[in-house]
Amino acid sequence: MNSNENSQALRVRGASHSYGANLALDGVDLDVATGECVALLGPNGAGKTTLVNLAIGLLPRQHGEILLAGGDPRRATTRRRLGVVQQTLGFPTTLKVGEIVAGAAIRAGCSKNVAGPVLAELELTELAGRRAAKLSGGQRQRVQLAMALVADPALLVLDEPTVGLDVPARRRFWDLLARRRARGTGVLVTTHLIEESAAVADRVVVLDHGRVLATGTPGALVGRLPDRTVTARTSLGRERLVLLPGVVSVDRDGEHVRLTTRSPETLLRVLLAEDPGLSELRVEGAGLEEAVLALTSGAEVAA
Ligand SMILES: Nc1ncnc2c1ncn2[C@@H]1O[C@H](COP(=O)(O)OP(=O)(O)OP(=O)(O)O)[C@@H](O)[C@H]1O
Repeated sequence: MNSNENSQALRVRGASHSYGANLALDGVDLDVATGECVALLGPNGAGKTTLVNLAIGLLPRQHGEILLAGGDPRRATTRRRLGVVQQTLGFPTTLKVGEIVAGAAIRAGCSKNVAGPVLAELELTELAGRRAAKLSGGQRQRVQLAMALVADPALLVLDEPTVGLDVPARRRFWDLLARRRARGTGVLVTTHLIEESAAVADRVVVLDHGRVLATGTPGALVGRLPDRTVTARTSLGRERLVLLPGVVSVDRDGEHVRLTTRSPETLLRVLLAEDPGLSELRVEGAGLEEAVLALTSGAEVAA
């Protein structure tokens, strides 16, 4: 093992996993570097949970190599380098916030004194004496994050971490996490909130049918999708619009049209020449959501 593998938060090579005859993962590679945030995306049944459960040692390894902070994730000593925030992972609501976080520190083999600084870091100090039952959704999520961070993990695994949170609470969650990432914690997040992951992840890995379909920065994945959307108000009829050069699809609602095209310049020239009264013209690129949809639906996407 070289020092690079040791300093990586997570390294997965050629992981395959079957449930009986069902091959859920088929030769997957996945890396999370120190301080990096990687979003794992893909449709239902793609294999995300299976991959995460292998990475965090909940499932036994069948094929391939899996290193969590350079160690075997099935070993208890390695798992001490791991923090997990999961929807299903609750905490006793009769306890106070400070007790919950101190308890998590003790279970992770640390002194309960580490709880204080973590509570301060996550802006929970004022809530330390409050019972968990009385917390808002955003506060609860920060308590979960505090529990996951007490042992200073090398890898933090987040499963749909911001579901149910409003926009300010989501921002706060990611802002607080950014400080830990700056100190070297790697983050692996599984989410169906694709546009949110585009905003927070350094890299995106798209999984489908147990295989990695694509990996890259959110910008690079979007850049692989050639379609642009042109919206406008026009008197041109659908029959005419579908025949314009470069048009891939037409969506019409009264005078409002939405066209997709691979050559927006050509299309715009013809549109403006044919309808001098054209108004409310906008040209937009696709977002990460469209790029992931195109990838997982087997649409033609640049390599
Ligand atoms: N315990 C299990 N026993 C049998 N098959 C399973 C088990 N867990 C998952 N599978 C199958 O493995 C495949 C991958 O499932 P997995 O839960 O890893 O996907 P996922 O990407 O997490 O999906 P979702 O987004 O719906 O949670 C699916 O075909 C699923 O039916």
